[in-house]
Amino acid sequence: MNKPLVVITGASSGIGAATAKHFNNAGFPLLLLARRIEQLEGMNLENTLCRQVDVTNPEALQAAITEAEAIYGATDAIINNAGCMLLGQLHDQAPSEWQQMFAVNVQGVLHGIGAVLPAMKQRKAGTIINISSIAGRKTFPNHAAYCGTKFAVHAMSENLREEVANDGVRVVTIAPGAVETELLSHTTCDEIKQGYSEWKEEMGGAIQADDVAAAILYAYQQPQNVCIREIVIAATRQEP
Ligand SMILES: NC(=O)C1=CN([C@@H]2O[C@H](COP(=O)(O)OP(=O)(O)OC[C@H]3O[C@@H](n4cnc5c(N)ncnc54)[C@H](OP(=O)(O)O)[C@@H]3O)[C@@H](O)[C@H]2O)C=CC1
Ligand SMILES: O=CCS(=O)(=O)O
Repeated sequence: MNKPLVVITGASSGIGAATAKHFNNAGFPLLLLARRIEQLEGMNLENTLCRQVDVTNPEALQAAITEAEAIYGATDAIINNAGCMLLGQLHDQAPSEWQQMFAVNVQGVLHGIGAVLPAMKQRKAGTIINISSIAGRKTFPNHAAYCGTKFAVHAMSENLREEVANDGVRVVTIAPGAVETELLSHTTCDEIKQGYSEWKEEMGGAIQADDVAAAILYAYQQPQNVCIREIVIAATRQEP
């Protein structure tokens, strides 16, 4: 039997790219979304549609999903992974930085949910996987606005899970600690970047994007009547 369509936002690098490869290996047709289309296409995954979509644009997101569904059928899962981390302190962080984080990390997740949820409720099946962070459960230095976005992802996900439980739709929150990806490169303050890199070194290195991707696939591959509500995954030596 053909496997159903899985949509992944922010699939051009890091956790999203690793997740695309894991789901592709497991035989799922994919819709991969990000702004860097050349990175998506460069993975050369079969049974995969790649589209240049900024998750802050709900019309573009919806159009790409409609196009993919015409080829592969209804979306069975969306992995709302696109995100950015601009670490800083609120007394001097530029408003444009926290505006960008809230637009991508919070509103982008809402746009992803909105694009697939009505049909999932109607079909009484589907899985929404939101990539939050350990920074969605506790605070960290220089993370105030980023933590705000990830606490929001945790809250929205748990609220949504309760809203659609009786429709048979699963909502899963993934909360990684530090992962070796490009995420830190978005931060504009060199001192903060240096401190964060040293923190990762002190814990003997962060986990890899593949570790998170394997956890996402594991959660998704449970039977539809089993919902892994949250996975918190971090390096053993990550203390906070
Ligand atoms: N790395 C870590 O330590 C942790 C990461 N996370 C979360 O994991 C998720 C993935 O991050 P990670 O893989 O680490 O970092 P990367 O920077 O490697 O990946 C971020 C992805 O998000 C995409 N993205 C960013 N802005 C937009 C946008 N406006 N529209 C569409 N796509 C966008 C990027 O694609 P492009 O630039 O091509 O648009 C890229 O594919 C994020 O939500 C992050 O907060 C959570 C905990 C720990
Ligand atoms: O989301 C980012 C991971 S951490 O900085 O909170 O560990």
